[in-house]
Amino acid sequence: MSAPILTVKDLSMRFGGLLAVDGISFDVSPKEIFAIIGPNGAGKTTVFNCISGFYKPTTGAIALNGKSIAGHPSHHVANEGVVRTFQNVRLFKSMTVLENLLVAQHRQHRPPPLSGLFNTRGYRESEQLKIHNALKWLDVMELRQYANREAGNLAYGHQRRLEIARCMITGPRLLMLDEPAAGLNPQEKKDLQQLIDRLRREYGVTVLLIEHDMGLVMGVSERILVMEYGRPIALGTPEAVRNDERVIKAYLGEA
Ligand SMILES: Nc1ncnc2c1ncn2[C@@H]1O[C@H](COP(=O)(O)OP(=O)(O)OP(=O)(O)O)[C@@H](O)[C@H]1O
Repeated sequence: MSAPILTVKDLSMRFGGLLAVDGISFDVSPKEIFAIIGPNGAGKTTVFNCISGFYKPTTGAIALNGKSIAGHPSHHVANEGVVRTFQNVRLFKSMTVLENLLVAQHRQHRPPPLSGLFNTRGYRESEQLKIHNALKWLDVMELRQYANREAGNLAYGHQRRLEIARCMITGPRLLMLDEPAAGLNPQEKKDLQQLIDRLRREYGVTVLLIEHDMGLVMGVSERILVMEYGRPIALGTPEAVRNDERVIKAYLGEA
C-alpha cells in the first residue's frame, strides 16, 4: 500500500472550555475518497479547519506527504496543494463564472511585475492559458453556457459545481469538500457522486469529504471516520461503519 498523502495524529482543538476535537487520528491514501461523518456539532468542520490552516490545532500532528503542515497558515497549506470548499458556497458573486475561474489561478500563473502594463508576450500567453484552463473546467462541470453570467445568479447546484471547479483548476493533491450535497436535489446529488468519482479517476485527486447525505457518503467513500462529541467512534469501510452499533445509535439511528 502506498504511503498516506495525509496523516492526522491525536488532533485536538479546544475553544475555551469546549474540546471540539478530541484525539482524532486517521490517514488518507493517495486517490482515496475518505469521508468524515457524525451528528451536528461533532467536530467535523473543525477538523477541516485545522487541516486547511484556518485553525491552529491545540495539540496533534498533521502531515501532507510526510511533511508537517499543522498550524501553517491557510495560504501556505493551499500552496502545498490542499484546497477546500465551505458549507456555505463562497464565490465572488458579482464576478462572472469565467472570472471566478480566472482569479482562482493567481497562484499558478503569476506574470512578472509590470508585464501587464506593457502587455508583453509572456503576459498575453499567461492570460490565454488561464482562459484555456477556465473553459476546460467549465466544460467538465457543464457550466460553459453560463460563462458570462454573474456567479451569484447561478442556480444553487451550479454554484456548488463552480466552487469545485475553482478548487480543481489549481491542480490540487487533496480536495476537501465540506457538505457538498447540502441544498442539492436528488438528481444533483447523483451527479455529484459521479463527479467526485470522476475527479479522482481522471485527475488523480484525493478527496476528503464531510457529508450528511448517507446515500452519497456510502456510495462514494472507500473509508469513513465517524465522530461524536469530538471523539472518533468508528473508522472503516462503508459496510463496517453501517453495521457498527455505536454508529447506528449515535448517528444513523437518528434518521
Ligand atoms: N470558532 C469557534 N469558537 C467556538 N466554538 C466553536 C468554533 N468552531 C466550532 N465550535 C464549536 O465546536 C463544536 C464542533 O463544531 P463543528 O462545526 O466542527 O461541528 P460539525 O461536526 O462540523 O457540525 P455540523 O455538521 O453542524 O457542521 C460545536 O460545538 C461548535 O459550536
